[in-house]
Amino acid sequence: MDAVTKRYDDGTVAVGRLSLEIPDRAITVLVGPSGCGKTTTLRMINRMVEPTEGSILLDGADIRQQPVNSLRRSMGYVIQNAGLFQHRTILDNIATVPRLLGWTKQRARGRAAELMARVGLDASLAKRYPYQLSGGQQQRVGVARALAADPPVLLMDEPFSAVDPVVRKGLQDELLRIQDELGKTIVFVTHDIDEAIKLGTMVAVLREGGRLAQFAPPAELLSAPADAFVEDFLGADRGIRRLSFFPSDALELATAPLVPLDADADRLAAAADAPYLLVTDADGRPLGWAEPGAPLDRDRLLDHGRPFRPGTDSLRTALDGAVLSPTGWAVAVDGDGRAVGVVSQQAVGEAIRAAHGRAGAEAKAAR
Ligand SMILES: Nc1ncnc2c1ncn2[C@@H]1O[C@H](COP(=O)(O)OP(=O)(O)OP(=O)(O)O)[C@@H](O)[C@H]1O
Repeated sequence: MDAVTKRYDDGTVAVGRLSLEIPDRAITVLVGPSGCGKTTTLRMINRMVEPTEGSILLDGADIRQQPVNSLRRSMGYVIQNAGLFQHRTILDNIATVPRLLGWTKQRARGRAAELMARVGLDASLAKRYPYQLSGGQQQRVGVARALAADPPVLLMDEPFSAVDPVVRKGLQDELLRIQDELGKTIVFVTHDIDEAIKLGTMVAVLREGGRLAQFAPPAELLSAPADAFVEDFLGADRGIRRLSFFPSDALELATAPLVPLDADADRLAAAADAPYLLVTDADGRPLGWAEPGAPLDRDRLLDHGRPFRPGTDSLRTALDGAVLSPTGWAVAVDGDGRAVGVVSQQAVGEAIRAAHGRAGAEAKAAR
């Protein structure tokens, strides 16, 4: 988008000289307060709204050079509440665009069935009508319908805003999984900064009048907000949220405090210096904490808190585990839930300091 402005007939400037380079095969999120021009920006990309000034290029060519129908066919469009055709079955809703493209009914329905599986919809829902589906299921149908003709670009306007937080998280995870498989160029509008940070490869923060406040990867947004507006918009706990971008694999795990419930006296003596013992079952899964020196009693163990997986989980999860644990130590587990070590709040704190140092050095090098 090159210096794009949209002034509506009544004089409202919805978007003001917006320039953005939207990366290929990645999710770019447009985020900002209500009325800052997100929807207008999105609709200019598929020419539902025409810019007053400036130009929008797709793969280097001005989008006005392409017939509007073929442009729109190359761009799936998903909106809040899915916007499904109420009188068509789920399968036929998804098959809509392939049918418009002239596919036979059979081929279009075959494609629709394939997409139902891809977005996590059970095949038994195919013959239902939209009103017979939950809000979350309808949103999945909306995503499947947008993907049906396999367009390279997907425009999504607050697609998950109308569902409850748990369903919303499921839809976000699903979108990330689908994106991993399909690698679309996605432009995603939301007013929810947490959604933006979770989904975005790049995040454009807009302010009123559709002016760009900052365009950056989420981790950079959290570590270096461009100004007070962006900082305010990010909210109070951006330091903690930034930890989600720091991996936990550099944490040094202590293994001495790990003891099986049936440990013998020698084993217990070897762990006697640890402030707490992490007692495990016969398979090595954590059961709870015990104080050294006393006999191990399964019924008197302290809750071991929420474990984290080194490498998979972030420093934020590790810190959360340590903070929630009554001992101040977090438990690290492998993919099968077996304890692989423990780490203290203090050690997590040191890892955070080191990660900040590394991130700062990388940012400096990038500049
Ligand atoms: N057709 C129109 N005519 C006049 N003004 C409009 C029109 N459509 C939108 N606007 C105005 O343009 C501005 C940007 O609207 P837009 O819908 O793009 O914002 P948004 O960021 O998507 O908002 P929200 O998060 O509330 O959906 C608002 O002030 C809105 O009132």
